[in-house]
Amino acid sequence: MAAHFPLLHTPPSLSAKTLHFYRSKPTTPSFSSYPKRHKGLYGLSTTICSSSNGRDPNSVDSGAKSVEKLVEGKRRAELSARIASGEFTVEQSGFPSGAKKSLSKLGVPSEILEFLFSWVDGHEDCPKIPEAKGAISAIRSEAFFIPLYELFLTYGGIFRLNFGPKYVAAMISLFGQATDRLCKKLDAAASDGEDVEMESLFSRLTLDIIGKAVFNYDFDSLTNDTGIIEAVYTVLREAEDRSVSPIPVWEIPIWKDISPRQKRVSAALKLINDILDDLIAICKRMVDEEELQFHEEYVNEQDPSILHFLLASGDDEPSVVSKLQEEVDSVLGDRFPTIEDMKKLKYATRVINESLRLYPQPPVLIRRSLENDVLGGYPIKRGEDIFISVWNLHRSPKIWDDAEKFKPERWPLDGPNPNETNQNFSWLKNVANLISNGGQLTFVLSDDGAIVAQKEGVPFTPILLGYLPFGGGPRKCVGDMFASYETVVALAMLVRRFNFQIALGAPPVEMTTGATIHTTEGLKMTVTRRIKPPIVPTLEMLTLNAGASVNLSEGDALLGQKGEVSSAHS
Ligand code: HEM
Repeated sequence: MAAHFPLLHTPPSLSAKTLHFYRSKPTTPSFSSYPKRHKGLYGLSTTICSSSNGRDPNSVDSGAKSVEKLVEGKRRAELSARIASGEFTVEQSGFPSGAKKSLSKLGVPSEILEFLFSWVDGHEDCPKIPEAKGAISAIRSEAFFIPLYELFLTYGGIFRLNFGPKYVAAMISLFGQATDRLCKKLDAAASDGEDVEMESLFSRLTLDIIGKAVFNYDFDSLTNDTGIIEAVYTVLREAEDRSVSPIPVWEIPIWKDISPRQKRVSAALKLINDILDDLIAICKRMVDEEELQFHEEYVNEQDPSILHFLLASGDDEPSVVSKLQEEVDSVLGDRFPTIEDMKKLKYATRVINESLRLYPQPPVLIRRSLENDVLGGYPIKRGEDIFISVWNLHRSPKIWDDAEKFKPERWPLDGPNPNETNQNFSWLKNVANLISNGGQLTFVLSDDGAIVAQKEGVPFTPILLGYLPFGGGPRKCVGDMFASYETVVALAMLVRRFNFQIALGAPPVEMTTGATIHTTEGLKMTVTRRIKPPIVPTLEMLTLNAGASVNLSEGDALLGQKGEVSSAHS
């Protein structure tokens, strides 16, 4: 018998999800009982069937099975009861709707109520999507669609599923744990008075995080040097060199075996491929064993590493760092960051935004022309590579005030998180106007690397794309949220416990590329624990406080606080 199933499509966004119901093609699974008709909210009708997998429930091993079924039945009944009790229901009622309900109970006719409340709650006339809310663990213990069915019976055909950020919350805790390991390493360095090479430590941190997040594999590269990071650098550097080399010498067979450089590249490639093969095998095993839940939400490329230059940039560093520490102290205190903290760590987010403006990774995006084309009036041949310099764009004085300065304050704390679409808002508006006015619109690269629009060959200024930290369009970074949260967590946890300074006698911090930006000779820093200075009463203080009552126990408590997470005193 043909049955129609409601299919659930959850868009891969990281926020609360709205579920869309579709009708799938009719399928013909085997069912032992007849379908019941159920009428959903807004009249969306779906056909629901109760399945027993088509097996005979009285088969030989049915003893154990029926116990399992009983337990399962009990569990489902409990879940249904919890849903019915409203545990997962989001409270929608504010004062107006509460008052309306109370008056209605007192017998006030609905027409009068509608009239009275129309000025307060005009928007309440529109039907509101029912919302189901709760902890993901409540619906995660079995196939996703089963608890969704229970929710459907309670809430109807359309409802918003508000079961928290799932995956994201777990990632925040993972970022915290990994950064904590780095903190312990820095702690030891601070105790021993040893300088640390921060670029390599940041690379190891991101490797540990991406390994755990994507493959559930612990590289533990903060403790063990497997050589993987050096190998990745070697290969990236080689890829970049090959992209600009006029003669492909690496393709000469004998050259590969005699050139020390090519031998190093081959060895690095082998190491990377071996490790990737191992990881893929682990992943396959996990998927086979059905241990990997929600694996479709996993993202699986590129190692984010943007913190390289963060602490070495700009003259304003001390004030930026102390502002940052102040925020982190007040938001986090001594605990691990959570998903809720991400919204509150506003200044830390701006520091990351600004780091990505000054040091975009990769600094140059590359596109290959698929057809003969024209760019900025110049003919471009099919197969030609086009470099789009995000670096230039992000530092263009035409777009940015004090373009070269590290100024997280350039973005208001309560403004939107800057991205490729909301910087220079006028951009989209102008393009829309141009298109609606007719005429051909083309985009060209200006001298300073910005993308400028032209209409009928005449520049239309200023239409500028300002900020592309994660690229844009169909090839935009899929890991932007992951990377943003990862860096905010790491930054917050590091600056709340430590102060960093370029080490005495360290080589100058200069840049080189290997697809992304790296230092030429590392980022050697001295790390010190943040210590709350003891409060020693001075003569001045004593004079000021004269007459005020002194509470000794309060003073003791202050001195007894954990030093490393106290407010900034650097
Ligand atoms: C701060 C860290 C990161 C930065 C600055 C960054 C930046 C970018 C940029 C600019 C692009 C576009 C490249 C282009 O247009 O040619 C890109 C693409 C991409 N990124 Fe990221 N990324 C970061 C972290 C991540 C992470 C953590 C992941 C995965 C977990 C990731 C996965 C990807 C993927 C898969 C693409 C290719 C998308 C496609 O071509 O369809 N990125 N990234």
